Amino acid sequence: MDFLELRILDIIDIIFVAVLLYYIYKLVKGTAAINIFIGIVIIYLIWKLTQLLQMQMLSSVLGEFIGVGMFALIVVFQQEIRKFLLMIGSTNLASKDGLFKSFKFFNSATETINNIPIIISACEKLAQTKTGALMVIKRNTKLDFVKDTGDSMNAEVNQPILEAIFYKNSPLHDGAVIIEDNKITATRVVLPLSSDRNIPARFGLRHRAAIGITERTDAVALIVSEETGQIAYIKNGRFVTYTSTQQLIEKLKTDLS
Ligand SMILES: Nc1ncnc2c1ncn2[C@@H]1O[C@H](COP(=O)(O)OP(=O)(O)OP(=O)(O)O)[C@@H](O)[C@H]1O
Repeated sequence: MDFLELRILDIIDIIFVAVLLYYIYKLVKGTAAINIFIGIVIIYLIWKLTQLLQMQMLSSVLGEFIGVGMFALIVVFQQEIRKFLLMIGSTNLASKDGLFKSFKFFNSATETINNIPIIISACEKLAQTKTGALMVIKRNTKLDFVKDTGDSMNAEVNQPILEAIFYKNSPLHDGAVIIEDNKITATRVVLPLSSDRNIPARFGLRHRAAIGITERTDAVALIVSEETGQIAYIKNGRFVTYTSTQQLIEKLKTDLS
């Protein structure tokens, strides 16, 4: 049977498609785009089925739809495509954070895990005293382009350090801190602001900055509001809602795993 002859190249082909789909899914997971993504996959599968069953009319209608849909896709997924290209473009083959490390399939078990409970309890402590804070936690996309705007640091994440950085009289309290693999790698970082007009006016620059960086990269951000003492979790340019501290910790753990 001809179609059962599987060449090595076919297997590589399948693996690449699987990895690509996994990364597309990861990019759109938790956003409104996930429903569009699932819708497209369903239409594509129906189209393939109609081709297989030689249902000429339906297959040509769906074929046309998918053809035009490619342009619509670029518009609908503009931000996700941008983030995907940024993710690929900011991956340096030669560095120790190289291509294979950034693809989680190849990561070793010894990779440092961010200590989420410590980060959240620092946020809670800061919230109690209404101390404004902004923390950006790296996922896959490199954050060098924003780190350069601040001061570099190399300190293991711990609660007293995070509290001390954002303490009002501290020289480091302004701007954002960057956390990468459980290390604070930069302070006083100036983030790109979001230009989204739908952000309610009660949110100022700190929130706009957190939304801005999470729109442009796959990083996530935590904000402690100086005005309300509320802790906001931002991912993909949107506020992530949570009902308890434990739930916030779980969401972060899932998103950073
Ligand atoms: N582009 C930026 N990148 C990083 N941090 C920024 C940026 N712009 C402002 N900030 C931080 O936000 C602070 C100003 O916050 P502002 O009061 O405008 O924000 P907010 O969203 O209303 O937050 P809050 O609820 O804490 O008041 C600045 O002191 C600075 O530390």
